[in-house]
Amino acid sequence: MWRRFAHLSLSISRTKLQSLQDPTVLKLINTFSSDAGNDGVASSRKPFITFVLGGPGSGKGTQCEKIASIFGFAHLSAGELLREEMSSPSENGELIRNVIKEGKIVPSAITISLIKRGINSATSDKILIDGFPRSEENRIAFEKIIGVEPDLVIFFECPEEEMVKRILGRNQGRIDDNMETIRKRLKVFEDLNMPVVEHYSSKGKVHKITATGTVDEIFERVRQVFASLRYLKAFLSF
Ligand SMILES: Nc1ncnc2c1ncn2[C@@H]1O[C@H](COP(=O)(O)OP(=O)(O)OP(=O)(O)O)[C@@H](O)[C@H]1O
Ligand SMILES: O=c1ccn([C@@H]2O[C@H](COP(=O)(O)O)[C@@H](O)[C@H]2O)c(=O)[nH]1
Ligand SMILES: [Mg+2]
Repeated sequence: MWRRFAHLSLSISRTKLQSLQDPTVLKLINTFSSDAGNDGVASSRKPFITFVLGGPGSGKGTQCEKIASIFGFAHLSAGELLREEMSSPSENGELIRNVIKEGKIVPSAITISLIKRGINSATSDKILIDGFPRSEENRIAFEKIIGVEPDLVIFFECPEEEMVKRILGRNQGRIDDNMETIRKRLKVFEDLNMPVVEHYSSKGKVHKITATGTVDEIFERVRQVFASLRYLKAFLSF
């Protein structure tokens, strides 16, 4: 079960923080001061979980690396975890390879077990989960198994032609970076990923970022979202 943490700091500083009347801060005070109560991951502290969503090639991984290095988050890329599993002598390797090649979605149980392991071994309790959940089924399974909702969702909005151009220029030898699989990934994104964004939008958790322009221009938009969390830094070791 998550242990209440920074309880003392919160009791001292709650009034001061609430006086800021910033909705993000108020939401975070509630997040950090409530005892979510579950056994999904082994940490005694409730991690601060951010889902990073966006179409294939929208720049999730690129921006997550910057967020991780500047704001001290652990970066868990679901796609990367699956690629590592695929390349290891795992019983699921062949299945994962076939699903990724087809641009489809790996069964939730497999992906969530990799994410859970990543959260448990992370050296930060601020976690970025990049490229997950990919479907409502993924989302519901995560919330049930891990027992928490994300504190924040970042959604990178990027035109299709820009995403395709970026993927085709990526040159990392990924088995899904070809036009045939890209078309399938784009369709899965529209049909299955977007309902997840809509779900969290309806809960007021989504920060939409325009993902066009240079990496630095986009990061400046991202930085502003995370900078608003800095209010908590002095009080919650954030
Ligand atoms: N703003 C940008 N302008 C131009 N190229 C970019 C930009 N951001 C990222 N890229 C490049 O585009 C490619 C895709 O970026 P990245 O891997 O970060 O996207 P992604 O959303 O993680 O993609 P995927 O869903 O396929 O994993 C990379 O080669 C990256 O270097
Ligand atoms: O939660 C997930 C994440 C990824 N996949 C599969 O992996 C590829 C590549 O993912 P990237 O985030 O683009 O690296 C994706 O197209 C899916 O096939 C998944 O099934 N579930
Ligand atoms: Mg990526």
